[in-house]
Amino acid sequence: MASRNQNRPPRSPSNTVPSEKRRRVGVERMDRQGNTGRGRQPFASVNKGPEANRANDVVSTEGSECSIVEFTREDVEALLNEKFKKGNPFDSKKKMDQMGDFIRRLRLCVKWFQKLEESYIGEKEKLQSALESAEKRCSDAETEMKNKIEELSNTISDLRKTIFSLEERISKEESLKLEAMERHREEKEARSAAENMQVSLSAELEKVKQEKLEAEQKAKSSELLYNSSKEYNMDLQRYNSRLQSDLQSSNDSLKELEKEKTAIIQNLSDVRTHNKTLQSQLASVKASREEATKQKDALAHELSCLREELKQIRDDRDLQQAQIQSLTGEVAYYKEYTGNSCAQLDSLTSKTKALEDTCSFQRDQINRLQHQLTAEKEKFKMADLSALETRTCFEEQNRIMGELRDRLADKEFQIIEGEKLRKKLHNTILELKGNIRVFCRVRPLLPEDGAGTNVVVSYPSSTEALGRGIELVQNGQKYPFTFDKVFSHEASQQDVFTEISQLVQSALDGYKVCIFAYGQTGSGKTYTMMGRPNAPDLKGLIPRSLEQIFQTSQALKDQGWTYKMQASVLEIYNETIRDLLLSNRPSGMDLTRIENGVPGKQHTIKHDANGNTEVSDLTIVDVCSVKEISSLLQQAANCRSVGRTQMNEQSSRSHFVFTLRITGVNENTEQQVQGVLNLIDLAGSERLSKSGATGDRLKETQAINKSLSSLSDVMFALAKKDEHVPYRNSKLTYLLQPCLGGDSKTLMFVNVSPDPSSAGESLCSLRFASKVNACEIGIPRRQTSSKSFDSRMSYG
Ligand SMILES: Nc1ncnc2c1ncn2[C@@H]1O[C@H](COP(=O)(O)OP(=O)(O)OP(=O)(O)O)[C@@H](O)[C@H]1O
Repeated sequence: MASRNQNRPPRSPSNTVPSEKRRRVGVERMDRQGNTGRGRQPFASVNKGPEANRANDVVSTEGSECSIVEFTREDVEALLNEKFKKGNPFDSKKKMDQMGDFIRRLRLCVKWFQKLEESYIGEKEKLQSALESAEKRCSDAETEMKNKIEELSNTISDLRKTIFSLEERISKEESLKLEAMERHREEKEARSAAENMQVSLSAELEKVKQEKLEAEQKAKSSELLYNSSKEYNMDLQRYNSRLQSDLQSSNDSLKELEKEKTAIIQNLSDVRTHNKTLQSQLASVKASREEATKQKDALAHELSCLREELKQIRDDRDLQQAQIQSLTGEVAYYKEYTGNSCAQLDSLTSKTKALEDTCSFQRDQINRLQHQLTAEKEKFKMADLSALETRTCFEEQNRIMGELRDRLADKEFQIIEGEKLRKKLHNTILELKGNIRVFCRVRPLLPEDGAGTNVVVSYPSSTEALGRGIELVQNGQKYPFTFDKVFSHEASQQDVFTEISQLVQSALDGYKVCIFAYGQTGSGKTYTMMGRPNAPDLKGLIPRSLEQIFQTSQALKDQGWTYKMQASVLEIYNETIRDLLLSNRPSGMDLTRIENGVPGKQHTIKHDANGNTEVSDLTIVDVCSVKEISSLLQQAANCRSVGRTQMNEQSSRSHFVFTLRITGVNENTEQQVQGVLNLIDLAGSERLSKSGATGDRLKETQAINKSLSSLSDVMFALAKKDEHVPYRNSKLTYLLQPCLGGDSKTLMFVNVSPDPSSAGESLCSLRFASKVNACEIGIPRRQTSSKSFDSRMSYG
């Protein structure tokens, strides 16, 4: 029992503090009190055994009442384990003393314990109140904590966001840093390269200085050469101005010839109509002469019959007169000799009367026939006279016709000569103007343009730029351009066609001709090329050109020319060639005349050494009249890919290429020509941002822009006279290769919108066009021969 309680502190009934803790507190308290308590004595001084206790008895007894002895655990344990010394078992006094001492010490211990317990209780209360206040504080702190936690979580999420953005910024900064480092490295390399270059350049500089000295010497001699060249140039300029005046006079004479030609043609047609009337007159005269001859013959026949009849009647009359005479003699004989038979006499009298009646009737008839005969003779005479007149008239007219025929042949010869001269002069003019020419056309402002009062397009009125200059204002800056011809918004379709009609004529003369329209979406390319074919005044260049070609080919028939025309129409859509005459052919069209139309085939472009171009598996249609061509054009226009963009309600999404191949043969001269007329309406150039294109429309726009930029690359390479011209970069440039860089006559229309919001696009188009104007292409070659020729189809 004692060993079990050895480590246990003394229990108190109200003690709720765990024993270990209590022990610790007690011990600490004991220590503290031991160290600081003034009135207390340590237990050691009390626990020195009975001897020591005895010596201190008085003090202890007194002290037991007023002071508290401090105990340690060991003291208490020692006190509880204390064993009384074995002495004389009968010495009860000693025992009593020992017991008394032990009790005293136990009392002291209990007292100490009670005090300790009190202090514990007090402390416990204090602690409880402290605990309560601590708990309150704790709950306060908890709510505060919660609020703080909320605040902190908000702050944390804010901070997270900030961290995220900071991280992003850091990554950006890092990539920038990397870029900067890369740039720095490159700059470093460039600097070192520049340094190297500087070294080599300084060496070169020295060399150049040396060369400069030499060049200065050369410059002096060049200056001399320059002066002589200047003189030569002056001579050339004089020669050029002479040529210009010659050209002017040639133009004038050409105009004169044209006028004369029209007059001759007019004269010729008058002569022809006169000739026709004369021929018809002659025919009618011939017919009337034949009629008169027939009448004359009939009359002569009738006359001879009448004469016969008259002779017969005269014979009858003579016979009857002889009869009458013999009868009259008989009557007289009978009257004289017999005087009888009255009845016989009466019968004889009536016989005589009847004979006399017949005689008088026959006399009347003879008279009538004689009248008739004289009238017929008269008529015959008249017919003879009119036949004579007609013959003289006929001979006169024959003579006039002979004269007219001679004059006609003369005039026809003059026309042929004039035509030859016209062709020659026309080609000289075209060559002087340059074989690739650029016309600019500005369309009128449309209601949908919604433009303000700003005028961005103007036309200079100076003599040298009149009709050839255009000025565009963008961002307050004026950009002037000059082209071969500028058509303002007032120009009609006819005005534009008049300027190109000579060029179209060249196709009939055996040249390759290419006319194409370039410009931003909605600037009027389709209006210029196609116009409105059903409205006579608004027809575009394509229908007008074809009408002219057919009319002229008809007119040239008189000179012995027969022409064969073959048409094809294709479009380049998304870098793919599509045959526009393949499907939905008009039912009236002769299908046997359609060759090579193979549906679903990939079309490939091939050029031969003569600059002829062939597109495989393309539908080619023989055309004989303007009506046929119109229906083909209608069909092709219906099949063309069009769509709606922000810039144009009916925007052409493809390049439209109409080709007419012309083969002419002259049966008089045995001359043969092959011409080609290409009429092209390009798809509109536009910026993706302005077009508002997405999806398929975006793909189309990208394809259009690619081919148009290939066209500019080709033009720029030609302008710079580069060795390599990138024709193959797009289908369009490859198809037009012979027109752009070959020997054809090419004309480009640059269409411009006057809408101020399109000024940027217009400026790009005008810049491109002036670059094209600066290009020089080959000299046009006429495809003509006098033998049989290759009838392959050609685009170039
Ligand atoms: N000279 C003109 N006179 C009157 N109207 C014109 C003229 N030029 C163009 N227009 C009108 O402007 C509009 C756009 O013209 P058009 O369709 O020819 O443009 P585009 O350049 O062919 O466009 P896209 O490249 O989109 O096909 C049409 O309504 C057309 O009638």
